[in-house]
Amino acid sequence: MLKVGFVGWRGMVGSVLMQRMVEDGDFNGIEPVFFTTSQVGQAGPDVGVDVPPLKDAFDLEALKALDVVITCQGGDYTKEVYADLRGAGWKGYWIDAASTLRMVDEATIILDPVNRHVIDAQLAKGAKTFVGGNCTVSLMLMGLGGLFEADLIEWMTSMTYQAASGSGAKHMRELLNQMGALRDSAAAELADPSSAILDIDRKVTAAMRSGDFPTDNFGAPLAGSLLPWIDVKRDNGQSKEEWKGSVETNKILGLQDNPIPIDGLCVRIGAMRSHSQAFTIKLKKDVPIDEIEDRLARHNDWVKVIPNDKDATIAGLTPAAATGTLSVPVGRLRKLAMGGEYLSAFSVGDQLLWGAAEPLKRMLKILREQ
Ligand SMILES: NC(=O)C1=CN([C@@H]2O[C@H](COP(=O)(O)OP(=O)(O)OC[C@H]3O[C@@H](n4cnc5c(N)ncnc54)[C@H](OP(=O)(O)O)[C@@H]3O)[C@@H](O)[C@H]2O)C=CC1
Ligand SMILES: N[C@@H](CC(=O)OP(=O)(O)O)C(=O)O
Repeated sequence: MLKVGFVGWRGMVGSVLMQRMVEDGDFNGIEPVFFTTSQVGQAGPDVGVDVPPLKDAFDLEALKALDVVITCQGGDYTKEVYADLRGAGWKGYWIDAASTLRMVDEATIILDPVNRHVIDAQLAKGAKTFVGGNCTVSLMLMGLGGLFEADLIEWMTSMTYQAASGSGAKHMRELLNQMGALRDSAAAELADPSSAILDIDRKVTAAMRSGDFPTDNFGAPLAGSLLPWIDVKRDNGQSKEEWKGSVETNKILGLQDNPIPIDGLCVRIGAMRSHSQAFTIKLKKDVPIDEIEDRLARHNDWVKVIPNDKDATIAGLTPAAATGTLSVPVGRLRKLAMGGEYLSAFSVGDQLLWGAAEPLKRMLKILREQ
């Protein structure tokens, strides 16, 4: 029976992983051991099987006893523990949600509905380190996998609309507090249907710009606004989030030697936990829309092609519709005015499910099937 250690299980991503594993009975047939950086000795979570008290996540001897480590604890933890654990001779499987190891040679980025062939080839070569991709990248590939599979994409742009959850739990709370503060700033006028909308707007704008508006986490208003920058700046003017779109996609697909150019702007918006993206895709040839829809729909069990009409779009192609589900709706599929080789598309997906927890959960299953 595989002895599997879980680190970061009570965080936001870890909690989603626990929930999904319990739902699918994934704790049956493994020996789970739960770790913590702050609560050593306390009781482990209720996952339907007996678990020992929480162990110290920095205890290399305890980690060395495991066949598999799954960590959702974050990049700092990975930096602190991974190299020492490998250096101490540990040969187990390391499955990680953090970005730290993604681009190192020994790591495989996992998104098995898209790159099972790459994962299998790496396992056959003895690879032991598997890392979930960036949420935006994974969701893009789940939505557009059919076009990549058919090698139809010459280049593409991705313009993102990313949810607060991508920054963490505190940011989600801050977004809601910002929304509440805006509403409260004009509560009296809102209650009076005859009040002037421009008075309401003035009050809301003043509240947003005031010193006591809650911005400790985002550093700026997000509710009623947006933030067209995610993560740090790179030398070429890209944000790190924008850079990941290209390098991670090509690594996931095993195309590092002949990469598909992918670039765009990453923008934080006031959604809670579903990321959306608008794509301009330059196709290698003029493929009819019905063939494109068919390829997209057939690629995996979770992508859902939404007809390009208003009612279907606002019902099914939104964060409100996708959140909490494994569905990845993709729609607004039409040829652009630039010509038959230019395709537009829009996709949405829960960034804590396919964007974070689900690929890790499925990697453990792949290891168990070996
Ligand atoms: N948020 C996201 O969208 C994505 C995140 N990731 C990766 O996953 C990592 C973890 O992200 P996320 O889950 O958002 O991080 P969280 O901040 O929710 O959790 C991280 C750790 O914080 C500790 N913690 C302290 N206080 C609390 C509390 N009140 N409730 C829960 N946990 C607490 C826990 O560790 P302990 O039990 O040891 O105290 C927990 O494992 C990220 O750093 C990133 O590398 C990857 C993809 C997407
Ligand atoms: N940076 C992503 C979330 C995330 O955690 O990404 P990564 O796993 O690449 O660090 C976002 O803000 O939406």
